Amino acid sequence: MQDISLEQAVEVLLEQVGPIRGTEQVPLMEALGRTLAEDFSAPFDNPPFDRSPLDGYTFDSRAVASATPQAPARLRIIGEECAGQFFDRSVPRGCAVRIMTGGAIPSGCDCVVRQEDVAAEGDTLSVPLALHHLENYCFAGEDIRRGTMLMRGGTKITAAHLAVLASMGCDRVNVIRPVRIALASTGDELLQPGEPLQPGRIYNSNLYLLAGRLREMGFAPKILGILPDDCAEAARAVQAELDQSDLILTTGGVSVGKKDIMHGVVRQIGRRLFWRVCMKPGAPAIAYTADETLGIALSGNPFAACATFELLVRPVLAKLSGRDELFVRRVQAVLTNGFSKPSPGRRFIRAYYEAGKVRIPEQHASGSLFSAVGCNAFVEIPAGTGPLEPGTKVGVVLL
Ligand SMILES: Nc1nc2c(c(=O)[nH]1)N[C@H]1C(S)=C(S)[C@@H](COP(=O)(O)OP(=O)(O)OC[C@H]3O[C@@H](n4cnc5c(N)ncnc54)[C@H](O)[C@@H]3O)O[C@H]1N2
Ligand code: MOO
Repeated sequence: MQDISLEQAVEVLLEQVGPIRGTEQVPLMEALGRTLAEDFSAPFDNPPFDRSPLDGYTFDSRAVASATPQAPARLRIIGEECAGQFFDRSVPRGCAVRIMTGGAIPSGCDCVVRQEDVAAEGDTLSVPLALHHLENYCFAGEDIRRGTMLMRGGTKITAAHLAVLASMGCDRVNVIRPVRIALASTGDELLQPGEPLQPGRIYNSNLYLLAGRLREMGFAPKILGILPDDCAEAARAVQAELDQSDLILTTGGVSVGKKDIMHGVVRQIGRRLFWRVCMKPGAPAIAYTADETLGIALSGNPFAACATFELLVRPVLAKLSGRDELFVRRVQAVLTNGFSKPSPGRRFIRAYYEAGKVRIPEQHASGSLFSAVGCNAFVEIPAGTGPLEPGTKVGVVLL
């Protein structure tokens, strides 16, 4: 099998997946950031009743039509209503009800006057100004009319959407179920952080890098931990996840070494889609399907895992989740510090990008991790490129 280009590899991967259609109901408070599964129309008007925008008095405006400071209208105060209460009698013309902001305007009333603009003594209200019909008056449905399409299925729920749903009395929301991702690292050399360091062993950092990136993107991967370099055992562990996963991600064991078990795992449980992509680092990635679940086995070198996660896995996540913003963005930038090695093959190097300029850190071997801290981009160098001078225009992949 010939190595395929990165673009071909992404195409093959994207052919295997479609947007998740399954739905689930979640409590409203947990719906933030989720994708609404179906259209949502207003079940009722909001506000549900005509209401006062002021603390003051409400009455029939015709009773104060000729009021002036010299000849105020006198009304009889027959009651009081705070927000949350409901004055259920009709208010006769010539009478008034004290009302607080948010209170329902009683029948018989069509305006509200500010408390500061009138004088009340006992049950007599003195109104020194005329108010017109519907002055200082909020209508039912002024915010949301019953039946209005408020949000379409596919909407990503923000804080404002949450508030609108709450205002409509919604306590549970139908959302698209999450993308189910199982994540494991392979390698007998790997130790869990917290275990004592032993000769020849290293700590498993890839799992944290990939789980961290997935969580930064809003996914909640199932962490399988470390799988041993034992083909049958690793195959069993992967197989056990197939029916509950959309994507199985592993790192390590994909090259040509004695313990590169992922080839055997793929042979045992599924069908290989490709092995080896024309890029550095991360070339030996394997893609496979098993029981219709997509598996991507990335190489174990930390930066190789990082680069192939961004370039191969992210497009798959974008398609599964319907989130186009996860497709990588590319820009052109000026390389400020040059790159002394030739690039016979297509190469991606970690970099810091800001405002049209990009810089490559000194350490960039695929086995080294520390200099990836703070990097927010890859510089992309096409195959057959010589060393790059400072000031060269380069392609940049933004992370
Ligand atoms: N004879 C050849 N050897 C290698 C080739 C080749 O073409 N011919 N390719 C090299 C390239 S390129 C890469 S990349 C690696 C890929 O190797 P694997 O994906 O099989 O990964 P491992 O051998 O399991 O590990 C590589 C390296 O990374 C360390 N590692 C593995 N997992 C983790 C982890 N979870 N956290 C931190 N570090 C990890 C591992 O100890 C190795 O040092 O193969 C080259 N060899
Ligand atoms: O992918 Mo390897 O990390 O190219 O060296």
